[in-house]
Amino acid sequence: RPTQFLRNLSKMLDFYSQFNPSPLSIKQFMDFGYQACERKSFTFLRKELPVRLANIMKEIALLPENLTRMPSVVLVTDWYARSFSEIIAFERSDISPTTLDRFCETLVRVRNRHSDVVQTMAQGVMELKESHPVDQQTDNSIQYFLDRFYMSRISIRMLINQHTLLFGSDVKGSENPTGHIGCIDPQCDLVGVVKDAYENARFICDQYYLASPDLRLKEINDVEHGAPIRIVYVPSHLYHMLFELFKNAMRAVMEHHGDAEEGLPPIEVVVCRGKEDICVKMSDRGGGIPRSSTDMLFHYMYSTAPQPPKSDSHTVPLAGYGYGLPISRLYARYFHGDLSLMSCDGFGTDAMIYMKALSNEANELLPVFNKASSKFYRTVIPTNDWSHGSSLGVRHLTTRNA
Ligand SMILES: O=S(=O)(c1ccc(O)cc1O)N1Cc2ccccc2C1
Repeated sequence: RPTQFLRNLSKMLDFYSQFNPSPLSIKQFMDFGYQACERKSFTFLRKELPVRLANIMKEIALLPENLTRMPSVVLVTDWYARSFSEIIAFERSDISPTTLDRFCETLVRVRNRHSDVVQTMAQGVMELKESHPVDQQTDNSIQYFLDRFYMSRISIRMLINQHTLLFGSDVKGSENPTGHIGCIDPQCDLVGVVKDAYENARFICDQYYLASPDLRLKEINDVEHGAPIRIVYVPSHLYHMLFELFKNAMRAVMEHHGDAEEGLPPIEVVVCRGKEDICVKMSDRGGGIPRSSTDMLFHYMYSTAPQPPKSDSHTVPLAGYGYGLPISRLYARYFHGDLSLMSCDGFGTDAMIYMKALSNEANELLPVFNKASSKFYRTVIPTNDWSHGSSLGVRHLTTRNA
């Protein structure tokens, strides 16, 4: 029998999920950070965080029961319910220093509670794969849901990090040596982050393969010729994407050329600033993959491999396990950019990260719970409205025509 708590929770979820999340641009995050008014931030967050939590929690309820019944998914759902309840407790609080401090403590507790959500959900997908046959519709729902679920999580953690970095007890009144506004660097030096990600991926590559490809780096500023390319961005998001791409590129090169005597082909990176886009292109000559496989790299179901044995975790494989590429693409899309792969089977792969050059155009991209999103979970797979040759080849056709 649902307790009074669950009945009340469900009512509050219905209430807050009626509102659409309010996307903020990097420029708004930055301007707000400069004025840094804790009361305004509290007033905004005690409504916006429950709205974003309720929107995604209503979507969890639409998932196939086979998935929502998995122990790991039940655990994640429970984390979300607790965090939602703890934050709406501030709904009518008076704005006193004590309330503000307790709110900060609550945000830190929520962030810690949810630190393992990505791998716990991946565990849930694994439990589903191991316990039920997964049909195409379920696969589509999982792909659609996890992109939205992880994007929602990125956005909630961004709001929490900004508030705790600007107003948390450990930063109150202290100077701001880095000039960063929360987790935003107003003058993020792109080439610097590329070099950091390369050096760290190279260190792992050297440990595992006793060698690593060199880096050829080009910087092309088509707006201010010769000037270093700087962007208002979240360095940790950019680093996450680059580190993932370097690991994949290095693994490809080492496994494609590993035993060859002649030198390893370098990884070529071009950082380019245009009027509207800033992009980072990473090219490897690691042999590439067939076009038919490229989509799989962004597929959660395919990417959910059995966890590597914990015992030899010191030999972390460079790539291949986990959700590195799908999550990296979400980080790029979060501020209206993108991440895409163009592979040339037999030669190598180009990975592109696109970012908005102007911070007022870099708006958060947020999933919205509404009829359209709900409909997706009920949609039947589209009928086959293109005729394509069968894979049996000519013999099959000739027999049919004969
Ligand atoms: O699929 S890939 O073309 C590839 C995918 C993503 C990326 O960022 C870079 C890449 O190069 N590539 C990954 C990999 C791993 C082991 C052996 C061979 C290959 C080929």
